[in-house]
Amino acid sequence: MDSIFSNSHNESLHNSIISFLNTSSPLTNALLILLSVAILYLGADISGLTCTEVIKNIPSIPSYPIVGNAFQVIYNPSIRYFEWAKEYGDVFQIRLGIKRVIVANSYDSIKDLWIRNCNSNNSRPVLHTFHKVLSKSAIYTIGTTPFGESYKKKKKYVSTHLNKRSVDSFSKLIGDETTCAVFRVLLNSKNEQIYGRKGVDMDMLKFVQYFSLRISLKLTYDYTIDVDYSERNLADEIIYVENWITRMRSHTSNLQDFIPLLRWLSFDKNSKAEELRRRRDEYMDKFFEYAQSSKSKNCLVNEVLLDPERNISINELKSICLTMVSAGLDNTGLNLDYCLGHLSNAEKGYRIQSIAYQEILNSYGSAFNAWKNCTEEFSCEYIVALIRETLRHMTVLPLSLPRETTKDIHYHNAIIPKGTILFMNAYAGNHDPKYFPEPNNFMPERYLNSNLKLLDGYNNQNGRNCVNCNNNTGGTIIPSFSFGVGSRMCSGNHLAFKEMYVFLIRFLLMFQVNAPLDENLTMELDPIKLNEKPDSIAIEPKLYKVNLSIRDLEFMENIKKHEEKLLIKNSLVFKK
Ligand code: HEM
Repeated sequence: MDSIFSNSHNESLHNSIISFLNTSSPLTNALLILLSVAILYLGADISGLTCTEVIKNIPSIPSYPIVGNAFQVIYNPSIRYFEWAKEYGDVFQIRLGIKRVIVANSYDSIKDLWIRNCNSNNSRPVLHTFHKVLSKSAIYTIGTTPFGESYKKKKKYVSTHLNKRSVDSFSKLIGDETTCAVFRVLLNSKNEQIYGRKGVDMDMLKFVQYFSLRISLKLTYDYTIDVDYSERNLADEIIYVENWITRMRSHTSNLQDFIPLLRWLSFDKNSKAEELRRRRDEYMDKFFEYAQSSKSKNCLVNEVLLDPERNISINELKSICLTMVSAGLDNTGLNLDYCLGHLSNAEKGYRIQSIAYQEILNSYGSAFNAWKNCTEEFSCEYIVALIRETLRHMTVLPLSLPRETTKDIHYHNAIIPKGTILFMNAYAGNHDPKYFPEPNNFMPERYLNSNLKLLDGYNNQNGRNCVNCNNNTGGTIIPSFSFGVGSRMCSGNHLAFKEMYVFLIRFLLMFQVNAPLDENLTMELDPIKLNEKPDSIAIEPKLYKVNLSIRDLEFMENIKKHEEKLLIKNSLVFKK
């Protein structure tokens, strides 16, 4: 009997296929070929050939062929994971197309995987949309650079530039920029009501974004951007482009990152990414040229270029610059905006605001002293706690930034192999009731004792998001996972914290923050419901406003006189 593999059998099969193809229409042929490819791919998928292997001894979320769980986690993935964790346990694996991902969903499991294994989970995955389309020139931020020599060089510079000592030396800049921001708000209120009890409703987001953008550009290029007059369009362009890029960095909603077939169909996303890259290159190149030609020694660009031991390329330096401009722009601004939104809530925020104001006065002796001295030290522990609670409660990056393992990780009785992607569900960790009782309540007091001083373990780091300080029980205290933890924790945490601290003190000294007169513009307190872009990596709020009125006219006049030179220099003078 002929074997089905015998030549004569193959030949007749081959001939029948050819004759069928010759007689059928081209459309039918194309459909048949597509169907065969799909069946073959499905077969390969079912045999486990198209995705990395299931990791033994870690629960796996049931998934669909080829796409895995990709379509289930496009919107609000942190909440979806939170729900799955109730059924499958704190740590589970999902499948996103061709990749397997481990997701950690509780305080303890994050601490275990991110701190105990900090030398094994220190890379970032390379993703198609972000790394190959959006960053064709291979200039991407430090936070998205995979581990390696280039990463280490860039990280060294940025860490030195942003360590606690360096940030202390930025006190004057941060103070001046806060003053400008406060008076910019006053000037832009364009409404006499701000001087009276009725107040003015204002959307604060742009103002806090201008504030952190100006600081970043000054530190990086010694460039002062005129956000008030001649360069407002440029500032708005930077905010728009960076914000869009943040959206495109989503680690779950870019399906083409995990399902390669979709790359052929993602024309829209690819062309938007290319457009953003062009627009970003334009302003980044101009700032870089400005810094080079100014030869100013007061900026990161020239600090690096003039370093005789410099061993990094121009593209690596440009990647550091990009990080400096983009990393804090959204994150710092969104946190400040969210904090003010909370304080404007009559039911939940007024009490916190009045304690905060009183504590500022108690800590510095008077409003004027507080204004002058808040740039030097974090004396007001209530404000430190308020910032920590804002960072925790909102968790602006609910899934932090993804990691990739560079070595096998032994986790309980499982081995997570090198090259696996890890997602930290920072939102879940920050709302873990074991460590944060009543996690959905906004309570700065959770970090304080009855005298409103920081609890042991939190107080020796002066505002740092400490990862290594011990509490009474000898454990490591992590106030929140909002800056990440471990080897690739946020390098800008000192800068961001200081910006927020000085801003909040001066802002609260100047303004009473009230509920908006237009009730429809009251901030939604639940960050997930507040989020307008549930498929982005960051929480982006739906529009809300806060109502502002000057707290004390006499104090405002004194400060105006005290800061006169700075305000004139920045054209922030006004009549009243
Ligand atoms: C409130 C403001 C900010 C928040 C909430 C924030 C949050 C984060 C998070 C969650 C990560 C990932 C950490 C991890 O993987 O464990 C990160 C990384 C990073 N952030 Fe921030 N960030 C903020 C402000 C800034 C600022 C102002 C800068 C610098 C100007 C900055 C620079 C960086 C850098 C360089 C990394 C990458 C670290 C690495 O991969 O080694 N961040 N940030």
